[in-house]
Amino acid sequence: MATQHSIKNKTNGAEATDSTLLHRYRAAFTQSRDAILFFQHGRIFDCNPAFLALFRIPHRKQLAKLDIDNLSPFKQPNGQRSDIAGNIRIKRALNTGQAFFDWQMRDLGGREFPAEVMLYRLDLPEGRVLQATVRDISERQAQRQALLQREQDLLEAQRIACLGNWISDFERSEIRWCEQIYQMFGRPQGEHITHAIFMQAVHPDDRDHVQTAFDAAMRGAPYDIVHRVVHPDGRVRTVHARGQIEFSPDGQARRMIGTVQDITEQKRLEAELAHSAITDHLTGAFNRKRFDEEIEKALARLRRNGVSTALILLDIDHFKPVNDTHGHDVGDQVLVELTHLIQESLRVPDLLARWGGEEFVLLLPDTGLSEAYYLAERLRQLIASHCFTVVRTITASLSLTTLQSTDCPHSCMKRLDEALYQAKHAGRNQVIEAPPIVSVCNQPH
Ligand SMILES: Nc1nc2c(ncn2[C@@H]2O[C@H](COP(=O)(O)OP(=O)(O)OP(=O)(O)O)[C@@H](O)[C@H]2O)c(=O)[nH]1
Repeated sequence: MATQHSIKNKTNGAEATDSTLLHRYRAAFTQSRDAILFFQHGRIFDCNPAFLALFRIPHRKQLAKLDIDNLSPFKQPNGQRSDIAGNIRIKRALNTGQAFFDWQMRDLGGREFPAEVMLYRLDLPEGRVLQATVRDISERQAQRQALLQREQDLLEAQRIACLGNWISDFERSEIRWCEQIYQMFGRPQGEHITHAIFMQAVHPDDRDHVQTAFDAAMRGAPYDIVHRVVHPDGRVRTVHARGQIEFSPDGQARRMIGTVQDITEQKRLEAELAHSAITDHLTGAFNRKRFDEEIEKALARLRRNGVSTALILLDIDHFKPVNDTHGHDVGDQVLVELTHLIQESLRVPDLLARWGGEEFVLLLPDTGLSEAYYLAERLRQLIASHCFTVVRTITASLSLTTLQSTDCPHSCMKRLDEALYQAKHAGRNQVIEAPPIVSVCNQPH
Protein backbone atom coordinates (compact mmCIF):
# COMPACT_ATOMS: atom_id res chain seq x y z
CA MET A 1 0.00 0.00 0.00
CA ALA A 2 2.73 2.38 1.01
CA THR A 3 4.73 1.51 -2.16
CA GLN A 4 1.73 2.16 -4.48
CA HIS A 5 1.20 5.61 -2.94
CA SER A 6 4.85 6.55 -3.44
CA ILE A 7 4.82 5.54 -7.19
CA LYS A 8 1.71 7.65 -7.83
CA ASN A 9 3.38 10.68 -6.19
CA LYS A 10 6.49 10.18 -8.26
CA THR A 11 4.42 9.97 -11.42
CA ASN A 12 2.50 13.13 -10.50
CA GLY A 13 5.78 14.85 -9.61
CA ALA A 14 7.35 13.98 -13.02
CA GLU A 15 4.29 15.25 -14.91
CA ALA A 16 4.40 18.50 -12.90
CA THR A 17 8.14 18.96 -13.63
CA ASP A 18 7.80 18.47 -17.42
CA SER A 19 5.04 21.03 -17.71
CA THR A 20 6.97 23.49 -15.53
CA LEU A 21 10.05 23.02 -17.68
CA LEU A 22 8.09 23.56 -20.88
CA HIS A 23 6.66 26.70 -19.40
CA ARG A 24 10.14 27.87 -18.42
CA TYR A 25 11.64 27.15 -21.86
CA ARG A 26 8.85 29.09 -23.49
CA ALA A 27 9.38 31.99 -21.11
CA ALA A 28 13.14 31.94 -21.74
CA PHE A 29 12.49 31.98 -25.48
CA THR A 30 9.95 34.78 -25.46
CA GLN A 31 11.64 36.90 -22.82
CA SER A 32 15.25 36.47 -24.00
CA ARG A 33 17.01 39.70 -24.82
CA ASP A 34 18.92 37.86 -27.53
CA ALA A 35 17.08 37.56 -30.82
CA ILE A 36 16.35 33.90 -31.49
CA LEU A 37 15.01 32.51 -34.73
CA PHE A 38 14.56 29.13 -36.36
CA PHE A 39 15.01 28.66 -40.07
CA GLN A 40 15.22 25.97 -42.66
CA HIS A 41 16.32 26.27 -46.31
CA GLY A 42 16.72 30.03 -45.87
CA ARG A 43 13.12 30.58 -44.64
CA ILE A 44 12.37 31.74 -41.10
CA PHE A 45 9.55 29.84 -39.49
CA ASP A 46 9.67 30.97 -35.90
CA CYS A 47 11.30 33.68 -33.81
CA ASN A 48 10.99 35.37 -30.45
CA PRO A 49 9.81 38.95 -29.77
CA ALA A 50 13.41 40.15 -29.32
CA PHE A 51 14.12 39.13 -32.92
CA LEU A 52 11.05 41.05 -34.20
CA ALA A 53 12.17 44.08 -32.23
CA LEU A 54 15.83 43.91 -33.26
CA PHE A 55 15.05 43.65 -36.96
CA ARG A 56 12.08 46.04 -36.74
CA ILE A 57 9.61 43.53 -38.12
CA PRO A 58 6.21 45.06 -37.33
CA HIS A 59 4.23 41.83 -37.47
CA ARG A 60 4.95 38.14 -37.15
CA LYS A 61 2.96 37.53 -40.35
CA GLN A 62 5.74 39.19 -42.35
CA LEU A 63 8.06 36.33 -41.44
CA ALA A 64 6.55 34.22 -44.21
CA LYS A 65 7.84 36.67 -46.84
CA LEU A 66 11.24 37.02 -45.20
CA ASP A 67 14.33 35.31 -46.55
CA ILE A 68 17.33 34.95 -44.25
CA ASP A 69 19.40 36.97 -46.80
CA ASN A 70 17.09 39.97 -46.23
CA LEU A 71 18.71 40.40 -42.79
CA SER A 72 22.18 41.30 -44.09
CA PRO A 73 23.52 44.06 -46.33
CA PHE A 74 24.67 42.96 -49.78
CA LYS A 75 28.30 42.93 -48.65
CA GLN A 76 30.03 42.39 -45.33
CA PRO A 77 32.56 45.01 -44.08
CA ASN A 78 35.40 42.80 -45.41
CA GLY A 79 33.94 43.08 -48.92
CA GLN A 80 32.58 39.53 -49.14
CA ARG A 81 29.08 39.01 -50.50
CA SER A 82 26.79 38.27 -47.56
CA ASP A 83 24.80 35.51 -49.29
CA ILE A 84 27.96 33.57 -50.27
CA ALA A 85 29.76 34.05 -46.94
CA GLY A 86 26.52 33.33 -45.03
CA ASN A 87 26.01 30.06 -46.86
CA ILE A 88 29.48 28.88 -45.94
CA ARG A 89 28.66 29.39 -42.27
CA ILE A 90 25.25 27.74 -42.57
CA LYS A 91 26.89 24.72 -44.17
CA ARG A 92 29.45 24.60 -41.39
CA ALA A 93 26.68 24.64 -38.77
CA LEU A 94 24.79 21.90 -40.59
CA ASN A 95 27.92 19.78 -40.87
CA THR A 96 29.45 20.27 -37.47
CA GLY A 97 26.42 21.19 -35.40
CA GLN A 98 27.33 24.80 -34.70
CA ALA A 99 28.99 27.94 -36.02
CA PHE A 100 29.81 31.15 -34.14
CA PHE A 101 30.81 34.34 -35.95
CA ASP A 102 30.56 38.12 -36.08
CA TRP A 103 28.24 39.42 -38.77
CA GLN A 104 27.02 42.69 -40.18
CA MET A 105 23.20 42.71 -39.99
CA ARG A 106 20.57 45.00 -41.47
CA ASP A 107 17.09 45.53 -40.08
CA LEU A 108 14.02 46.14 -42.21
CA GLY A 109 14.40 49.89 -41.63
CA GLY A 110 17.84 49.71 -43.30
CA ARG A 111 19.94 50.23 -40.15
CA GLU A 112 23.10 48.17 -40.23
CA PHE A 113 24.66 46.89 -37.04
CA PRO A 114 27.39 44.47 -36.00
CA ALA A 115 26.19 41.28 -34.35
CA GLU A 116 27.47 38.13 -32.78
CA VAL A 117 25.74 35.10 -34.30
CA MET A 118 25.51 31.57 -32.88
CA LEU A 119 24.09 28.93 -35.17
CA TYR A 120 23.02 25.56 -33.77
CA ARG A 121 21.76 22.63 -35.77
CA LEU A 122 18.65 21.02 -34.27
CA ASP A 123 17.85 17.49 -35.41
CA LEU A 124 14.06 17.38 -35.10
CA PRO A 125 11.76 14.52 -36.21
CA GLU A 126 10.53 16.75 -39.07
CA GLY A 127 14.09 17.40 -40.28
CA ARG A 128 17.19 19.51 -39.63
CA VAL A 129 16.57 23.10 -38.72
CA LEU A 130 18.92 25.86 -37.60
CA GLN A 131 18.51 27.94 -34.51
CA ALA A 132 20.21 31.31 -34.68
CA THR A 133 20.89 33.54 -31.71
CA VAL A 134 21.73 37.10 -32.73
CA ARG A 135 23.20 39.57 -30.31
CA ASP A 136 23.59 43.24 -31.24
CA ILE A 137 27.17 44.17 -30.34
CA SER A 138 27.19 47.72 -31.66
CA GLU A 139 27.46 49.13 -28.15
CA ARG A 140 30.28 46.75 -27.26
CA GLN A 141 32.06 47.66 -30.48
CA ALA A 142 31.60 51.35 -29.83
CA GLN A 143 33.12 50.83 -26.37
CA ARG A 144 36.00 48.85 -27.89
CA GLN A 145 36.48 51.59 -30.46
CA ALA A 146 36.49 54.24 -27.73
CA LEU A 147 39.04 52.20 -25.79
CA LEU A 148 41.21 51.85 -28.87
CA GLN A 149 40.93 55.57 -29.46
CA ARG A 150 41.93 56.27 -25.86
CA GLU A 151 44.92 53.95 -26.23
CA GLN A 152 45.93 55.74 -29.42
CA ASP A 153 45.51 59.14 -27.76
CA LEU A 154 47.66 57.96 -24.87
CA LEU A 155 50.30 56.66 -27.28
CA GLU A 156 50.24 59.97 -29.11
CA ALA A 157 50.59 61.89 -25.84
CA GLN A 158 53.48 59.60 -24.89
CA ARG A 159 55.07 60.19 -28.29
CA ILE A 160 54.82 63.96 -27.83
CA ALA A 161 56.29 63.67 -24.32
CA CYS A 162 58.96 61.19 -25.61
CA LEU A 163 57.62 58.88 -22.92
CA GLY A 164 57.25 55.11 -22.91
CA ASN A 165 56.10 52.51 -20.44
CA TRP A 166 57.67 49.20 -19.56
CA ILE A 167 57.16 46.17 -17.36
CA SER A 168 59.96 43.98 -16.12
CA ASP A 169 58.39 40.59 -15.44
CA PHE A 170 60.65 38.66 -13.06
CA GLU A 171 58.59 35.46 -13.24
CA ARG A 172 59.04 35.27 -17.03
CA SER A 173 62.50 36.88 -17.01
CA GLU A 174 61.49 39.35 -19.69
CA ILE A 175 60.98 43.06 -20.13
CA ARG A 176 57.99 44.32 -22.08
CA TRP A 177 58.48 47.65 -23.83
CA CYS A 178 55.95 49.83 -25.59
CA GLU A 179 56.67 50.86 -29.18
CA GLN A 180 58.16 54.15 -28.01
CA ILE A 181 60.93 52.54 -25.99
CA TYR A 182 62.09 50.35 -28.87
CA GLN A 183 62.60 53.61 -30.78
CA MET A 184 64.33 55.29 -27.83
CA PHE A 185 66.75 52.38 -27.54
CA GLY A 186 67.14 51.99 -31.31
CA ARG A 187 66.09 48.32 -31.13
CA PRO A 188 63.88 46.50 -33.64
CA GLN A 189 60.18 46.58 -32.70
CA GLY A 190 59.04 43.42 -30.92
CA GLU A 191 62.55 42.16 -30.12
CA HIS A 192 62.50 39.91 -27.06
CA ILE A 193 64.03 42.03 -24.31
CA THR A 194 65.75 40.55 -21.28
CA HIS A 195 67.57 42.30 -18.47
CA ALA A 196 70.88 41.38 -20.16
CA ILE A 197 69.82 42.94 -23.48
CA PHE A 198 68.62 46.06 -21.66
CA MET A 199 71.96 46.36 -19.83
CA GLN A 200 73.79 45.92 -23.12
CA ALA A 201 71.93 48.96 -24.49
CA VAL A 202 72.91 51.08 -21.47
CA HIS A 203 76.03 53.20 -22.02
CA PRO A 204 79.03 51.23 -20.63
CA ASP A 205 79.95 54.11 -18.28
CA ASP A 206 76.42 54.12 -16.80
CA ARG A 207 75.94 50.36 -16.31
CA ASP A 208 77.18 50.22 -12.69
CA HIS A 209 75.00 53.20 -11.82
CA VAL A 210 71.93 51.55 -13.40
CA GLN A 211 72.62 48.18 -11.74
CA THR A 212 72.99 49.87 -8.33
CA ALA A 213 69.69 51.70 -8.78
CA PHE A 214 68.04 48.47 -9.88
CA ASP A 215 69.38 46.54 -6.86
CA ALA A 216 68.11 49.29 -4.56
CA ALA A 217 64.70 49.11 -6.27
CA MET A 218 64.60 45.37 -5.57
CA ARG A 219 64.84 46.28 -1.88
CA GLY A 220 61.85 48.60 -2.27
CA ALA A 221 63.47 51.95 -3.14
CA PRO A 222 61.91 53.89 -6.02
CA TYR A 223 63.78 53.41 -9.27
CA ASP A 224 64.53 56.90 -10.55
CA ILE A 225 67.58 57.29 -12.72
CA VAL A 226 69.02 59.26 -15.61
CA HIS A 227 71.35 57.30 -17.87
CA ARG A 228 72.51 57.09 -21.45
CA VAL A 229 71.67 54.44 -24.00
CA VAL A 230 73.73 53.58 -27.04
CA HIS A 231 71.94 52.67 -30.26
CA PRO A 232 73.40 49.83 -32.33
CA ASP A 233 74.58 52.50 -34.83
CA GLY A 234 76.50 54.27 -32.03
CA ARG A 235 74.11 57.20 -31.45
CA VAL A 236 73.75 58.12 -27.79
CA ARG A 237 70.48 59.21 -26.14
CA THR A 238 69.85 60.25 -22.56
CA VAL A 239 66.80 58.82 -20.80
CA HIS A 240 65.09 59.32 -17.46
CA ALA A 241 63.68 56.04 -16.16
CA ARG A 242 61.32 55.66 -13.23
CA GLY A 243 59.88 52.48 -11.82
CA GLN A 244 58.38 50.73 -8.85
CA ILE A 245 58.56 47.08 -7.83
CA GLU A 246 55.35 45.14 -7.22
CA PHE A 247 55.66 42.60 -4.45
CA SER A 248 53.47 39.53 -3.99
CA PRO A 249 51.70 39.10 -0.60
CA ASP A 250 54.56 36.84 0.55
CA GLY A 251 57.10 39.62 -0.15
CA GLN A 252 58.48 38.27 -3.45
CA ALA A 253 59.34 40.87 -6.11
CA ARG A 254 56.99 39.97 -8.97
CA ARG A 255 57.57 42.71 -11.47
CA MET A 256 58.70 46.26 -11.88
CA ILE A 257 56.52 48.70 -13.75
CA GLY A 258 57.74 52.04 -14.97
CA THR A 259 58.22 54.75 -17.53
CA VAL A 260 61.16 55.99 -19.52
CA GLN A 261 61.47 59.40 -21.08
CA ASP A 262 63.92 60.52 -23.73
CA ILE A 263 65.50 63.69 -22.32
CA THR A 264 68.32 64.02 -24.86
CA GLU A 265 67.03 67.33 -26.19
CA GLN A 266 66.41 68.68 -22.68
CA LYS A 267 69.98 67.70 -21.68
CA ARG A 268 71.36 69.36 -24.81
CA LEU A 269 69.52 72.59 -23.97
CA GLU A 270 70.69 72.44 -20.36
CA ALA A 271 74.28 71.97 -21.53
CA GLU A 272 73.86 74.83 -23.98
CA LEU A 273 72.48 77.06 -21.21
CA ALA A 274 75.24 76.05 -18.82
CA HIS A 275 77.80 76.75 -21.55
CA SER A 276 76.33 80.14 -22.40
CA ALA A 277 76.33 81.07 -18.70
CA ILE A 278 80.12 80.79 -18.64
CA THR A 279 80.91 81.92 -22.18
CA ASP A 280 81.47 85.33 -23.73
CA HIS A 281 78.86 85.55 -26.48
CA LEU A 282 80.95 87.54 -28.94
CA THR A 283 84.24 85.65 -28.89
CA GLY A 284 83.32 82.22 -27.48
CA ALA A 285 86.10 82.58 -24.88
CA PHE A 286 85.08 81.90 -21.28
CA ASN A 287 83.64 84.83 -19.35
CA ARG A 288 84.71 86.38 -16.09
CA LYS A 289 82.36 84.15 -14.05
CA ARG A 290 84.15 81.02 -15.24
CA PHE A 291 87.56 82.66 -14.74
CA ASP A 292 86.65 83.55 -11.14
CA GLU A 293 85.70 79.92 -10.44
CA GLU A 294 88.93 78.63 -11.99
CA ILE A 295 91.24 81.03 -10.18
CA GLU A 296 89.69 80.01 -6.85
CA LYS A 297 90.34 76.36 -7.71
CA ALA A 298 93.92 77.17 -8.76
CA LEU A 299 94.55 78.97 -5.46
CA ALA A 300 93.16 75.98 -3.55
CA ARG A 301 95.42 73.62 -5.55
CA LEU A 302 98.44 75.81 -4.83
CA ARG A 303 97.76 75.86 -1.09
CA ARG A 304 97.02 72.14 -0.96
CA ASN A 305 99.70 70.72 -3.25
CA GLY A 306 101.97 73.66 -4.10
CA VAL A 307 100.97 73.36 -7.78
CA SER A 308 102.00 76.51 -9.60
CA THR A 309 99.56 78.36 -11.85
CA ALA A 310 100.54 81.23 -14.13
CA LEU A 311 98.35 84.09 -15.35
CA ILE A 312 98.76 86.28 -18.41
CA LEU A 313 96.81 89.49 -19.01
CA LEU A 314 96.59 90.65 -22.62
CA ASP A 315 95.31 93.98 -23.90
CA ILE A 316 95.05 95.07 -27.53
CA ASP A 317 97.04 98.22 -28.28
CA HIS A 318 95.24 101.23 -29.69
CA PHE A 319 91.98 99.42 -30.15
CA LYS A 320 89.89 102.56 -29.96
CA PRO A 321 91.22 103.81 -33.33
CA VAL A 322 90.27 100.44 -34.85
CA ASN A 323 86.65 101.05 -33.92
CA ASP A 324 86.82 104.72 -34.83
CA THR A 325 88.35 104.10 -38.25
CA HIS A 326 86.67 100.89 -39.38
CA GLY A 327 83.55 100.71 -37.28
CA HIS A 328 82.43 98.60 -34.34
CA ASP A 329 81.73 95.49 -36.44
CA VAL A 330 85.31 95.36 -37.67
CA GLY A 331 86.43 95.83 -34.05
CA ASP A 332 84.26 92.85 -33.10
CA GLN A 333 85.77 90.82 -35.89
CA VAL A 334 89.28 91.58 -34.59
CA LEU A 335 88.26 90.36 -31.12
CA VAL A 336 86.92 87.09 -32.57
CA GLU A 337 89.99 86.53 -34.74
CA LEU A 338 92.31 87.28 -31.85
CA THR A 339 90.48 84.77 -29.66
CA HIS A 340 90.89 82.00 -32.25
CA LEU A 341 94.54 82.86 -32.69
CA ILE A 342 95.21 82.56 -28.95
CA GLN A 343 93.07 79.44 -28.52
CA GLU A 344 95.11 77.62 -31.15
CA SER A 345 98.25 78.16 -29.09
CA LEU A 346 96.88 76.77 -25.83
CA ARG A 347 97.07 73.36 -24.18
CA VAL A 348 93.89 71.57 -23.09
CA PRO A 349 93.97 72.63 -19.40
CA ASP A 350 94.71 76.30 -20.24
CA LEU A 351 91.80 78.66 -19.96
CA LEU A 352 91.21 81.82 -21.96
CA ALA A 353 88.66 84.30 -20.64
CA ARG A 354 87.57 87.70 -21.82
CA TRP A 355 88.32 89.97 -18.93
CA GLY A 356 86.48 92.93 -20.43
CA GLY A 357 86.44 95.09 -23.61
CA GLU A 358 89.64 94.32 -25.48
CA GLU A 359 91.34 92.62 -22.51
CA PHE A 360 91.85 88.86 -22.13
CA VAL A 361 93.24 86.77 -19.29
CA LEU A 362 94.87 83.35 -19.50
CA LEU A 363 95.03 80.88 -16.65
CA LEU A 364 97.74 78.25 -17.13
CA PRO A 365 97.67 75.36 -14.64
CA ASP A 366 100.93 73.56 -13.79
CA THR A 367 102.92 76.39 -15.32
CA GLY A 368 105.95 78.22 -13.94
CA LEU A 369 107.01 81.80 -14.60
CA SER A 370 109.52 81.04 -17.37
CA GLU A 371 107.09 78.85 -19.31
CA ALA A 372 104.43 81.54 -18.98
CA TYR A 373 106.87 84.16 -20.21
CA TYR A 374 107.73 81.97 -23.17
CA LEU A 375 104.03 81.60 -24.08
CA ALA A 376 103.32 85.31 -23.60
CA GLU A 377 106.19 86.27 -25.86
CA ARG A 378 105.08 83.73 -28.45
CA LEU A 379 101.55 85.16 -28.37
CA ARG A 380 102.82 88.72 -28.69
CA GLN A 381 104.80 87.81 -31.81
CA LEU A 382 101.96 85.76 -33.25
CA ILE A 383 99.52 88.67 -32.89
CA ALA A 384 101.96 91.22 -34.27
CA SER A 385 102.67 89.07 -37.31
CA HIS A 386 99.10 88.00 -38.01
CA CYS A 387 97.20 89.62 -40.85
CA PHE A 388 93.79 90.56 -39.41
CA THR A 389 90.80 91.07 -41.70
CA VAL A 390 90.45 94.73 -42.76
CA VAL A 391 92.75 96.19 -40.09
CA ARG A 392 95.66 93.94 -41.07
CA THR A 393 98.09 94.70 -38.21
CA ILE A 394 97.45 95.03 -34.52
CA THR A 395 99.66 94.51 -31.52
CA ALA A 396 99.02 93.62 -27.91
CA SER A 397 100.66 94.28 -24.57
CA LEU A 398 100.92 91.45 -22.06
CA SER A 399 101.75 91.00 -18.39
CA LEU A 400 102.26 87.80 -16.46
CA THR A 401 102.65 86.45 -12.99
CA THR A 402 102.32 83.23 -11.01
CA LEU A 403 99.86 82.74 -8.20
CA GLN A 404 101.29 83.07 -4.69
CA SER A 405 99.84 81.18 -1.75
CA THR A 406 99.04 84.50 -0.04
CA ASP A 407 97.18 85.75 -3.11
CA CYS A 408 93.51 86.25 -3.60
CA PRO A 409 91.98 86.74 -7.07
CA HIS A 410 91.98 90.48 -6.56
CA SER A 411 95.64 90.78 -5.52
CA CYS A 412 97.04 88.84 -8.45
CA MET A 413 94.86 90.69 -10.97
CA LYS A 414 96.03 93.96 -9.46
CA ARG A 415 99.63 92.86 -9.95
CA LEU A 416 98.93 91.94 -13.54
CA ASP A 417 97.18 95.26 -14.16
CA GLU A 418 100.10 97.24 -12.87
CA ALA A 419 102.55 95.32 -15.03
CA LEU A 420 100.31 95.80 -18.06
CA TYR A 421 100.23 99.52 -17.38
CA GLN A 422 104.02 99.49 -17.43
CA ALA A 423 104.00 97.63 -20.76
CA LYS A 424 101.72 100.27 -22.25
CA HIS A 425 103.91 103.03 -20.93
CA ALA A 426 107.03 101.39 -22.19
CA GLY A 427 105.68 101.64 -25.75
CA ARG A 428 103.17 98.72 -26.03
CA ASN A 429 103.64 95.46 -27.99
CA GLN A 430 105.69 93.93 -25.17
CA VAL A 431 105.57 91.48 -22.28
CA ILE A 432 106.18 92.57 -18.70
CA GLU A 433 106.56 90.19 -15.80
CA ALA A 434 104.89 91.25 -12.55
CA PRO A 435 107.31 90.89 -9.63
CA PRO A 436 106.32 87.90 -7.46
CA ILE A 437 105.61 89.83 -4.33
CA VAL A 438 103.94 88.44 -1.22
CA SER A 439 100.62 90.17 -1.33
CA VAL A 440 98.28 90.74 1.52
CA CYS A 441 94.77 90.30 0.40
CA ASN A 442 92.20 92.57 2.02
CA GLN A 443 89.63 92.45 -0.76
CA PRO A 444 86.46 90.50 -0.03
CA HIS A 445 85.98 87.72 -2.53
N1 LIG B 1 84.26 96.56 -31.34
C1 LIG B 1 84.32 96.46 -30.03
N2 LIG B 1 84.97 97.35 -29.32
C2 LIG B 1 85.04 97.25 -27.99
C3 LIG B 1 84.42 96.19 -27.31
N3 LIG B 1 84.67 96.33 -25.99
C4 LIG B 1 85.42 97.45 -25.86
N4 LIG B 1 85.65 98.00 -27.06
C5 LIG B 1 86.40 99.19 -27.40
O1 LIG B 1 87.76 99.08 -27.05
C6 LIG B 1 88.29 100.37 -26.97
C7 LIG B 1 89.27 100.44 -25.84
O2 LIG B 1 89.84 101.71 -25.88
P1 LIG B 1 90.89 102.20 -24.84
O3 LIG B 1 90.56 101.69 -23.47
O4 LIG B 1 90.98 103.67 -25.00
O5 LIG B 1 92.23 101.55 -25.23
P2 LIG B 1 93.04 101.46 -26.58
O6 LIG B 1 92.45 102.34 -27.61
O7 LIG B 1 93.12 100.04 -26.96
O8 LIG B 1 94.40 101.99 -26.15
P3 LIG B 1 95.49 101.25 -25.28
O9 LIG B 1 94.86 100.13 -24.55
O10 LIG B 1 95.98 102.30 -24.34
O11 LIG B 1 96.52 100.79 -26.21
C8 LIG B 1 87.10 101.31 -26.81
O12 LIG B 1 86.95 102.07 -28.00
C9 LIG B 1 85.92 100.39 -26.63
O13 LIG B 1 84.72 100.90 -27.20
C10 LIG B 1 83.69 95.24 -28.10
O14 LIG B 1 83.10 94.28 -27.60
N5 LIG B 1 83.67 95.43 -29.43
